[in-house]
Amino acid sequence: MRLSYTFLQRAWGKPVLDRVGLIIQIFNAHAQTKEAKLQAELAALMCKRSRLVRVRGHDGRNTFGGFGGSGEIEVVSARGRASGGRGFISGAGETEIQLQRQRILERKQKLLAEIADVRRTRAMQRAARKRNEKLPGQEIPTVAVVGYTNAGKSTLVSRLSNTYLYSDDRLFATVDPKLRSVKLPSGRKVLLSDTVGFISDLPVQLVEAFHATLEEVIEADLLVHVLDSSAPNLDENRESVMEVLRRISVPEEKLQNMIEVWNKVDLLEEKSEICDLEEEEEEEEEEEDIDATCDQHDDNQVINCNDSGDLEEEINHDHSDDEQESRLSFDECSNTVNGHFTGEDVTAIAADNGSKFQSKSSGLLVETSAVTGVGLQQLLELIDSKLKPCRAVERISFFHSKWRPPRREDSDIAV
Ligand SMILES: Nc1nc2c(ncn2[C@@H]2O[C@H](COP(=O)(O)OP(=O)(O)OP(=O)(O)O)[C@@H](O)[C@H]2O)c(=O)[nH]1
Ligand SMILES: [Mg+2]
Repeated sequence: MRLSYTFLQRAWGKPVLDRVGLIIQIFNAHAQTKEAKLQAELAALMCKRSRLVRVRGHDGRNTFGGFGGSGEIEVVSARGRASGGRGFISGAGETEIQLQRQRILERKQKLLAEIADVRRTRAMQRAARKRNEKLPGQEIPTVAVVGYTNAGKSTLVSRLSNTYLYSDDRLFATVDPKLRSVKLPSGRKVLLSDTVGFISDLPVQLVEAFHATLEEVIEADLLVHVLDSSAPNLDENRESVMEVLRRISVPEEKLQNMIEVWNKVDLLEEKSEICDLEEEEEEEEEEEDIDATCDQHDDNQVINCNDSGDLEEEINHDHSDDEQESRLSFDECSNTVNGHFTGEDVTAIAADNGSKFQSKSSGLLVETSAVTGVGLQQLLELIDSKLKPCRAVERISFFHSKWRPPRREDSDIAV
C-alpha cells in the first residue's frame, strides 16, 4: 500500500493522499482564520506517528508544517524510507527520520502554544460577554448547531438569522465556527453557533487538533443536531456525530436535551413525487398484467370447468403474488426515498427503529428545509421552549445579582 502511494504519485504526477491527508488538505484549503489555519497545520503534524507529511511549495522547496493554501502535501511512510525504500528524501535513514521527528515535535509545541494563545483570547472574550450579561433575563444563550458535514447547518443558520454564511455542496465547507444572533418567537435573543461538520471515523488526531473549534459545542447552552434526512446512510451519520460528541466529553444531560433536525425534507418530497409517479406506472402495468392473467384464467376456467377447486387455488395464489409484489415495490420505493422513512410519519418509523431514533413524541425532533423554510418556525419555538426552564432557574437564583468569583477556567485564563 505504501509503495503504491509512491508509485501512483510518480505515475500520475499528482499528490496521492490517504483519507486523513485528504481531510487535512480540505480543512487547510477552507481555513480562513488564524486559529483554523493553526489547527489544520497541527492536525497534519499530529498524523505523523508512522508517516511524515511534507509540503512542496511552488518553488519546489519542501517544508514541514505551515503549508500554504496552494502547497502540496505529500504523505509518505517513514518506515519505508528508513528501510531504504524509495521515499522522497534521498539517502534517508533512521537518523534523518529522527531529526525530522524532532523538528516536527518542535513545530508542534510552537503551534500548541499559539493555539493556546488564541484559545485564551477567545475564552477572555467569552468571559467578558458573560460579565456584560449579568442582569437576570438578559443573558444571551448560545445554541451550537452540530451535525455531519453537508447536512445543511450553515444554510439553516443563515436562513434563521437572515444573514449570509458560506455554504456549499462539498465536504467541510465550514471550518471556522461562526456566531449569528437570532430572535426567538418569545422575543428573546440567542446566538446560533455554526460549527465544523463531523465525519465518520474522525481520526483521533483531528478531534484533538480541532478541540478549540469544538469548544463552542461544549460551552453551548443547547445543541441542535442537523441531519440530512435525504441521506441514504442517515443512521451512520447520526451515530458518527454522537460518537464525536461523546469523545469530546459533551455531558450526557446536554445530549439528552439535544434537538434533532431532519433537514432537506424538500428533497424527500421531490423524491416521493417521483416515486409516486413510478408507483402509478407500476400499478398501471400490474393492472394490465392482471387483466391478461384473468383472461388466461377465464380460458382455464372454461377448459377446467370440472376442476374449479384447483382453479380457485391457482387464482388466489396468483393474487397473493401480486399483492406481495406490489408491497415489495412500495418498500423498495420508500427506501429509495430516504433510506428508511417517508416524510409523512416519522413517529412510526422511529418506533420501527426502536430506541435508535428520537420520535416526534419526545418533542425533540423537527423536520425542516433550510431552502424552502418548512419547519423553521417550529424549530425556533422548540429552541425557545428548551431554553426556558434553565433560564427560569437562573432567574430565581438568590445569587444572581451578587458578585461571584470568576469560573475556574476563566481564572486559569487570567493567570
Ligand atoms: N434541497 C436542500 N438543500 C439544502 C438544504 N439545506 C442545505 N442544502 C444544501 O446542502 C449543501 C450543504 O449545505 P451547507 O449548509 O454548506 O452544509 P453544512 O452542514 O454547513 O456543511 P459543512 O460546513 O461542510 O459541514 C448546500 O449545497 C446547500 O444548498 C435543504 O433544506 N434542502
Ligand atoms: Mg457549514
